[in-house]
Amino acid sequence: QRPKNFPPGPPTLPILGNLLYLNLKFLICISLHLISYGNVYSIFFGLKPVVMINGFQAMREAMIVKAVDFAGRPQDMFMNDVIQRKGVIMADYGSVWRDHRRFALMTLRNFGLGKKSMEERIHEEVECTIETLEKNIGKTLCPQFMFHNAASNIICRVLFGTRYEYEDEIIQTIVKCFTDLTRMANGMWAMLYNSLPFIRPLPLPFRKAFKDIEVFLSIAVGLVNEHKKTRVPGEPRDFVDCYLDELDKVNCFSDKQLVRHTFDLYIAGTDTTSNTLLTGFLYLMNYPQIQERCQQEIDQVLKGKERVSFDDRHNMPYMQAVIHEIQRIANTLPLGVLHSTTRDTELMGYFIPKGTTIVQNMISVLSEEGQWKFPHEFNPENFLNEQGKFVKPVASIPFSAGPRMCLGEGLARMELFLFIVTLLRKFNFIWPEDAGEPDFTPLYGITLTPKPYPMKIQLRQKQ
Ligand code: HEM
Repeated sequence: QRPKNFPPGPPTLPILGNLLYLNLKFLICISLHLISYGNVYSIFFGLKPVVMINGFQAMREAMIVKAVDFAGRPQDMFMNDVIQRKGVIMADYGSVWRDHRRFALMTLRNFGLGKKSMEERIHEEVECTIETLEKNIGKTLCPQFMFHNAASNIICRVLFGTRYEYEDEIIQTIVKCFTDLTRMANGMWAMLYNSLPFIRPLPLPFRKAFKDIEVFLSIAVGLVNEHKKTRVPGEPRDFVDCYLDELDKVNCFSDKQLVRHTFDLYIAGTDTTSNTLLTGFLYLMNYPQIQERCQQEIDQVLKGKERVSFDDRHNMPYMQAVIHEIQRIANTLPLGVLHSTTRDTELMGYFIPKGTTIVQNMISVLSEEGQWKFPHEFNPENFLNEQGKFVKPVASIPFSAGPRMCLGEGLARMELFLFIVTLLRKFNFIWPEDAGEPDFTPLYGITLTPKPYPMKIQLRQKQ
């Protein structure tokens, strides 16, 4: 039963609620159709009411105007139990979350990462990707692993000061646990776990996730212990060293929190960035005139310069527009990360009780009619004004908005810019003639990912 003045929605079944929406793929696909109930509507995951927010106006009211009311995270979900209520992503609104978030933001902004800047760390990884591409000149490769490995290594460099070859046993174990875990978190079993609390103690397939996370955590514990042996206090080499320097100064910091914090940053920073890169190159290959215009701008701005720096973006309006458009079309986290209300509140005139789960329907903003010149096509003009200058519409919120917005935005933006510009400067990326028509429909999950595709590599003439 919906409470009085609660957002409307489709009829529900007893106990099972809106059983059909227990399938994440179906939920993502159907969410836009449910807008006929209005920009704020509700569905039931079993007994649990969930409010879906659609369109910029409702999103702004919730995430920015009433930011604190909507800044919680649900605490009774599958992922809370798996991560034992630690870390930052699923932490509820409060001092533990705030202190960890503040620390991560400061550290990622280079205030504490030691001698090597973030930009240098990214460039080192770009070089490794270039090596892979150089080995494949004139050939066709499937870039899935390459980009996943690159994004994973950048976050490993930041967290642990190290990178791993793809064949490395540690990285293979991490990637396998991580893939299994996200598959489980995406799937029917996690949805059932969330919706029907009485099945939680049963020996059902979701139990495997609890084992997978232990494997990842034991690797992270090993790396933290290694750091403890080799670190020089006050001279941090990476994120773990920075945290260890602060361990005794901040009340809620602990070894256990550190391990969960690294886990969160790793999972949040890997799939998101690699899927955005994958989407980017899929579109750049299939819109060769856009790829060529990017290369012209890159050649003009970087003439004679050995390598691109993040500051160069200010002189590259077209490149900036293309990267922002890639993020808009990629819609990488289609339902964001679940929020929860921290007190009784109102949204667009509806009553939302404390503790209600909130879902942000990102595509409803990223392709909202009236907010974009070309809401339904890949077109960098969405981010350019009549003078060709880069402009960012207010509805450009791939990282969400408000106090819970992505804390890795700075790192992700730097990665996307340095990767895409460096690779386009050196190579042409070509859709193979025998690859047939491209399929832009993504695979559905917590993150959206393009279906595996081939990519032909050609070396460009040195400019
Ligand atoms: C293209 C890449 C990325 C996209 C599109 C993206 C998007 C998002 C979105 C939509 C959220 C949910 C915000 C909300 O709940 O309102 C989020 C949260 C988060 N992201 Fe990202 N993200 C990206 C990369 C990264 C990276 C590289 C890191 C790691 C350094 C990261 C760390 C986090 C964390 C820790 C949170 C939770 C913040 C909190 O609860 O306070 N993300 N991200």
